[in-house]
Amino acid sequence: MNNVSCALTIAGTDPSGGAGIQADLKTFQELQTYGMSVITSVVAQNTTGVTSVHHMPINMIEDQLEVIIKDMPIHALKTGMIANKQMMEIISKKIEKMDAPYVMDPVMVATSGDSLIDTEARSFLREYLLPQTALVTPNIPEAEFITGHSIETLEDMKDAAKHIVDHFNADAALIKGGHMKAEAVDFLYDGSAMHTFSAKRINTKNTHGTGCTYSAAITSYLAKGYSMVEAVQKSKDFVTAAISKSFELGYGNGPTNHWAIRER
Ligand SMILES: Nc1ncnc2c1ncn2[C@@H]1O[C@H](COP(=O)(O)OP(=O)(O)O)[C@@H](O)[C@H]1O
Ligand SMILES: Cc1ncc(COP(=O)(O)O)c(N)n1
Repeated sequence: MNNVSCALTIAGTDPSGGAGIQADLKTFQELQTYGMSVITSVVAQNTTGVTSVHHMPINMIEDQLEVIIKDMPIHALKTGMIANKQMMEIISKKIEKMDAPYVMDPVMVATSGDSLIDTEARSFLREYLLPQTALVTPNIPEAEFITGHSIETLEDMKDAAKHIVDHFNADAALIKGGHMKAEAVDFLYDGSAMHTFSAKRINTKNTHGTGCTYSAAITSYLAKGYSMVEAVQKSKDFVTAAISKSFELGYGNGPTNHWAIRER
């Protein structure tokens, strides 16, 4: 009987290693979970921006999901970049077959400012995928899009978390405060209570992939059987440490995941 926790990421790629599938798998491995991955889009990008994108044919996404569902245990899963409605439809159908907590990182725009999802998909995400989530982890711009409300204050962040759970039927919503000016504070609403996760803001440009790393860490801890609040707290500590020890790589917003080449 294997006692390994298995985590699945369904996302796009980042050849520079800082975000997407690459960041997710590095995070799964660092947190001792067995990582599996389904690629939705191949993205030519680095720390300065996106050059081009190739979307996987829908049947290729379906086949990648099916071969995992048929053969491997899935203890928790996350989605990252899902570029269009057709992808979301097939992914939503397959998630229904997985009896595992689903973390949605509603990736819409890269830190570089490049859009990673089309407008139709943004709306479809709210109707079809959100109600399936154990947790959705929008940053401020993504939360503003999902709720249709502007977010200027910490109270606005809490209202947005509650709105997403109450109106879009996500089990829980974690609004990430990286885009705010003050402390790096995030709010989790789980349907009954509001939880605050705060850290000192680190003065760095190396924030490429912070959201991917954070949601992948939460997925790992859920796969290991931690409660949602425990998983978020441990992941907050993990992503804060990753940012604080990040390497100066790339000419743009450097990658967060410092452990990729840490001496063992
Ligand atoms: N400069 C920073 N210092 C400390 N924590 C940060 C910083 N920037 C982002 N974070 C934290 O990193 C996590 C990811 O948030 P964010 O960067 O907003 O996500 P995204 O990559 O989706 O935009 C959150 O916990 C946020 O508070
Ligand atoms: C394939 C993919 N997924 C997610 C992100 C978001 O990462 P970030 O917001 O840090 O640029 C990205 N740049 N590329």
